[in-house]
Amino acid sequence: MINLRNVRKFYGALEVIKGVDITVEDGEFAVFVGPSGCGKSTLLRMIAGLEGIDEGDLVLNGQRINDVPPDKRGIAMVFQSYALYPHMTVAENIGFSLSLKKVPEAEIKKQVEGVAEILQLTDYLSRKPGALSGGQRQRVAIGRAIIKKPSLILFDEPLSNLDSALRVQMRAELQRLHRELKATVVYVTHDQVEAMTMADRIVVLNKGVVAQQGAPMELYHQPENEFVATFIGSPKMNVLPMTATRRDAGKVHLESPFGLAIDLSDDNGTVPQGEAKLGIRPEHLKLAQQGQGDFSAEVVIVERLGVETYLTVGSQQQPIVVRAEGDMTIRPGDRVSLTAERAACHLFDSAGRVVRSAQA
Ligand SMILES: Nc1ncnc2c1ncn2[C@@H]1O[C@H](COP(=O)(O)OP(=O)(O)OP(=O)(O)O)[C@@H](O)[C@H]1O
Repeated sequence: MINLRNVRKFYGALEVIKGVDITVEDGEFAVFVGPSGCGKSTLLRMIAGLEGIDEGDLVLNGQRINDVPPDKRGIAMVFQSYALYPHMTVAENIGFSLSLKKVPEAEIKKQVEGVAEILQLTDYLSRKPGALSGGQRQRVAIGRAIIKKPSLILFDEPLSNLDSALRVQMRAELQRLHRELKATVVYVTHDQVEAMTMADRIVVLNKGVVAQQGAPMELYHQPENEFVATFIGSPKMNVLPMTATRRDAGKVHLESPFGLAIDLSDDNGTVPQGEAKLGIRPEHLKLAQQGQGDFSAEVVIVERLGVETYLTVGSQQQPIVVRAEGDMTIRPGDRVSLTAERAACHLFDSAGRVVRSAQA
């Protein structure tokens, strides 16, 4: 339903969007995620028509809309700042775009009430934004967008001004709203947890290019590069420098400077010899009996969350994070033995491209 084909954007001589191809299907909840400055807001503003497109095609429902003005695109945008009119009531804010179009008062009232019901704002319609909580203001901003019945709704970091409890609640509400409205959503955030919990499709951006796009679990289990591997998942994947050698067919032998030596399967012989990086998530390093396991290391930091404990082990130059179940009695200074789950190991070449994925 929405296609970006080789889209580019320059600010002066600076290329900030460097030839991006993205497809979002009808009714999908797509999340564009990436670190600050990667170009996600610029991309969203280009879709909305608030920024020009220097090269490439923006196609909505089969029609190229590069030169269609923003108000003729049938797209609504919800901003991080909410951008509500402080002197208007909630009802007036939500109905504003209809009043501009000279829709009869009675019709506006009916539609505003319908939207307010979906957003659980019925009791607040006569209040002004100043007398609402952050979450309620956010819902008014969404109401103002959905009353236009857009085929596509764009969200630019809509939850970043809310506290963490409210963010969790709003994540669930946005998903419910998406199911009810059956609209296509493109949502921009730097928060990979928001991306993982809400998206049908995640587009990971890095420095103006798409690092990878796919379903959340696809990106989690089969990252195509070190950037996606370490961006998706919290705490992030450990990436350890190794030297790869081949001793037997179908296997690769890996050794690290800190004493980890393991063999991994490499059925197709795709892992080059020499410098490599082993990617392993904290949950795939298991505590072993003292003196057993693949390697041992000193515990530096212990973070107890009750249901799980995160241990940082190893040296300052090469810290490794391990997730252990439950409330561990381990203390900083203790030595632990660890085993790496072979099937969950990723290998990257020195340029960060995956050369061996975790085995399904
Ligand atoms: N008007 C502008 N003129 C020049 N450079 C700009 C302009 N707007 C954005 N940029 C640059 O373009 C790049 C992409 O910016 P953009 O706002 O899209 O990033 P972002 O991923 O949304 O970041 P954030 O999460 O911090 O909002 C950045 O390097 C930024 O400095």
